[in-house]
Amino acid sequence: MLEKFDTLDIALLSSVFVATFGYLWYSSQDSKPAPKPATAAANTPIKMKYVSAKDSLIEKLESLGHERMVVLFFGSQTGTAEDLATRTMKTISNKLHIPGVVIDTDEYNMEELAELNDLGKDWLYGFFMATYGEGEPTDNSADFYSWIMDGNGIGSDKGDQEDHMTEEQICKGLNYFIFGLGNKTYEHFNAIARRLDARLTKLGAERVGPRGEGDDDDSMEGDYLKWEPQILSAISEYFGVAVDNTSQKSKPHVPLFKIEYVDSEPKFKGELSSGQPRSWNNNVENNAKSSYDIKHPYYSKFVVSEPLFKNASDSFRFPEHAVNINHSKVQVNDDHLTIPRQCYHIEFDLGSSGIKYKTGDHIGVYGNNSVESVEYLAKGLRIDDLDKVVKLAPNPDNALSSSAKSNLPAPCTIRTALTNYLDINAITKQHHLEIFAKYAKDPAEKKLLEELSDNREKYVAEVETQQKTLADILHEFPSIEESPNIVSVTAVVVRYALPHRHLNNGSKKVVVKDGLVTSFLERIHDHKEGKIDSRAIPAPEHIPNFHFPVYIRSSNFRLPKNLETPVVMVGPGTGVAPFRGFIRERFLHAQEGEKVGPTWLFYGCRNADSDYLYKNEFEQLLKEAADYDIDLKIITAFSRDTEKKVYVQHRVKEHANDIWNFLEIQSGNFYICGDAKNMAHDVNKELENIAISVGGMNEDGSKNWIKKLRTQGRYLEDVWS
Ligand SMILES: Cc1cc2nc3c(=O)[nH]c(=O)nc-3n(C[C@H](O)[C@H](O)[C@H](O)COP(=O)(O)O)c2cc1C
Repeated sequence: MLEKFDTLDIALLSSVFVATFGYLWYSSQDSKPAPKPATAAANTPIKMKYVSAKDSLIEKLESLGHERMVVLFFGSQTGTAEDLATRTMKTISNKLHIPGVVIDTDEYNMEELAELNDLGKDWLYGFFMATYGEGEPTDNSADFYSWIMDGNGIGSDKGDQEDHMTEEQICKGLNYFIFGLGNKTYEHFNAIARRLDARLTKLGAERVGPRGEGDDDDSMEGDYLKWEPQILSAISEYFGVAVDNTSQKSKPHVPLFKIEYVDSEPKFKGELSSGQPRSWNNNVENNAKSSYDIKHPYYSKFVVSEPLFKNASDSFRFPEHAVNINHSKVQVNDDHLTIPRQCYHIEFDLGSSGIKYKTGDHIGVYGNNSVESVEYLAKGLRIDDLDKVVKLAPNPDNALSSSAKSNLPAPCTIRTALTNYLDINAITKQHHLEIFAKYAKDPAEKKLLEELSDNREKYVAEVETQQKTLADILHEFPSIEESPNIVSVTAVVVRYALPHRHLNNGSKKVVVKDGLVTSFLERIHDHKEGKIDSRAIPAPEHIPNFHFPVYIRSSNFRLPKNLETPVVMVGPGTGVAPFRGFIRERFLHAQEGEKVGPTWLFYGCRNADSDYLYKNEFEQLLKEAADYDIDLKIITAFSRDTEKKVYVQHRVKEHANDIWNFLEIQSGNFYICGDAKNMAHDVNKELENIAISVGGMNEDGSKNWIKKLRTQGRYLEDVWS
């Protein structure tokens, strides 16, 4: 198979660099001051020339040599927006025959947007922007967003204040289209794309076609597929070209990149850094303290890991399937599986990195793929030498090759690429199946793959719902002779079982799915405990044992500055993590003799005995609270200890009077951390009920009251779904 890659010049993997990562919270007792947020000055001069160290956007675009093209910018945290921008570029190239380029908003000086129109080119701009946190931009678009909002960054456009950018309409003459990526379970749905759209219009730019809005809670793919034909038709009208609707099926697939085998030592051995590999020693010695970020993580020492659950497990019954699973964490008994539930307390040492953080910030941790999953994929790809050194080169046969930029740190071995740089466990996307179909030699397999790529319902039932990965598809359709070319990002953090249907012969098997980063952290823990050997966590050879790439992402989830302000926190399950930090920080102040206001935590889990996180620590703090005159309360809800399920929102209701008193009378803060879809929504509803029952408000009044708390920064959420 490997030779076939050589002779057919097929790219194994292409454009989407995927360092998978998980967000955890960094909460610590001795929190240090955070760096001042980087916001532009209020009266940012217009048309600043090359103020940043970033490369010139104009030089980059001019170097491509196209009088007419689409330029697609992305703001992406976990790769979806980048993936969609790349996909749109390819579709525009295939169907409108107009070249394009995808630009990371962090890599070029975006302030040159204001000068693009002066160049007199026929260029159209596209924005693919994801929203995070409480309506915040992604890390890679934060600088651009802050600049274009004229320092306002978060929040809506400027009101009536002086605004030179608007007065001069610095984007006049630019035409753009925009697709937002978000999730409806969040309060600020697609806030970044909406605000950027309004701002660009205000700055004189004109939108082409409708704004697309993807909802991850429902179907990002479905929303994109609805938008794509609309935007294609708008772009075709804009450029005055016809849409080429001839089927792509009969056309051969021409990958953007091709693999080149390199006859040298690998340069990258698993380090996560763009450009040059960062050696661990350099990190410390060159004192590049401020330069750690998502693209240049710090190799932090993994110092402590402790299991927090006692005897917790989930059971899965699959009576109709034979169960033959070989997974070290799973027990099989006749017709059901038992999967232990575990949650680890983990500490990373930031050492001499100089990285600053505050309680409530996030820590991003990069994981890597397990040896088993790498070998399973290699088998599907029929690669027998994973240690060959490769790099990706633009494929001259693809019309977009001049703008293709490989994000794969290379040269590296195939093993390193599959282990450290690509998320090989993501669900196969529908449009990838169309590419697979082109390579399937068996007519029946080809037909089935074509059906799956054409028929959304069939795809959802047979691939998406069953969470089939690239490797699963390759194993199931052995006649696929080449590999697909996109793998995208995900960071699942659970372990569960589900039945997996083999499409071809109708047989079924049960598969156990492991969350990527959490299972990686578990492997480290198991290795430290001596349960597994070091081959399970391959690391670059010059990075000392137990040093892993991390970075800090600043958040707005902060304790009030005034220590006496009451804080009410709702954080069931792992949502408790930032509140452990909050409580410890308030406790420290109290121990130093300062007056600290009421500090109440609503915590929930299944059972008091099995999955109550930090139980001993909280009990100890509660005992000591009286000594330091701090009103610390931990109000628990154990959903499975009683016949009737009790959740945190029920406890919130029971304490309605106190909560009203803290929030309304004493101007306290309210925090929610954890599941966005059900818990945060139900707690929000309960708070509305409190405003009605205790505060005497009507329904509209209660909603406005919460809105007011939000705008005052006193109702803060750090939630996810
Ligand atoms: C921690 C977290 C916070 C999020 N906050 C929001 C939000 O406030 N509003 C929203 O519309 N979507 C929110 N989302 C959804 C993302 O925007 C969505 O999943 C998007 O597809 C991510 O794109 P990316 O992979 O390019 O980063 C959030 C997702 C996560 C994981």
